Amino acid sequence: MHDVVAGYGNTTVLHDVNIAVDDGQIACLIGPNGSGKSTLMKSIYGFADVKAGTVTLRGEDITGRSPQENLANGMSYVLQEASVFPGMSVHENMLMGGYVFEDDERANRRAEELYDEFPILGDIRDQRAGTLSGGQRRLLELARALMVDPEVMMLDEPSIGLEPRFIDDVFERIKQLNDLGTTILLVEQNAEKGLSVADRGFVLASGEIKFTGTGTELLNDDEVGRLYLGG
Ligand SMILES: Nc1ncnc2c1ncn2[C@@H]1O[C@H](COP(=O)(O)OP(=O)(O)OP(=O)(O)O)[C@@H](O)[C@H]1O
Repeated sequence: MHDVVAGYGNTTVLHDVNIAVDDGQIACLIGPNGSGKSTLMKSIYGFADVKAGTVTLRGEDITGRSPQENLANGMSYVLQEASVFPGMSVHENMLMGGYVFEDDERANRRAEELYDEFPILGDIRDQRAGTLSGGQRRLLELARALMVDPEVMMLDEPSIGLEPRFIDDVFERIKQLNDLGTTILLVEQNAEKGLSVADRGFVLASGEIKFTGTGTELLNDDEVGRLYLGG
């Protein structure tokens, strides 16, 4: 993002934001509640209004592109809010992740590949998504976002509301995906956990980037520790 000013209608949330994530990296964005972390992701993906500045992907200007265009372009996004379709089965939810495919068979094939990766989802493919536990739901959201085999993934608070044993599992998955070449931008309330897996970290406060560094640099920075990591 280059000098991005963004928000919703007349409301401005982000002020001159500059961040860069290299190909193949995991980047983690931390900051207080309401600082604009979700808005930053939404303005990359076309869910918030970019009023000035540009968003580029591999050098190409993607400012203002719609979520559908971004998805078809190999970028997927797991929202902070619960986003499974509760009345649909696990499998139907998976197929929704591939709705940009022109060919239905391709979506079915891709879902089968992902059940090999996530056997727990294969086992419950016919279950209504509304009946899943929090951990199962998060896994479904993650797997559904993989339907398009994305090059870039944005994950907004993947560990929110999960029991500790599921949190470790989700972070393991994130590292595995990154090892397979997916570039990841993460927003994480659990700042220590997020920064500890991140090649690059950003601290956002009041809509401005206050600190940038490697994950380790931010974890070891006294001021970041005092202000944002609970001392
Ligand atoms: N759709 C919207 N319309 C208007 N204002 C919004 C909208 N969504 C968010 N905001 C405002 O934008 C600001 C930043 O919210 P945002 O959700 O981006 O913060 P955040 O850092 O992700 O917070 P949290 O850590 O609590 O999830 C808040 O003041 C919020 O009220």
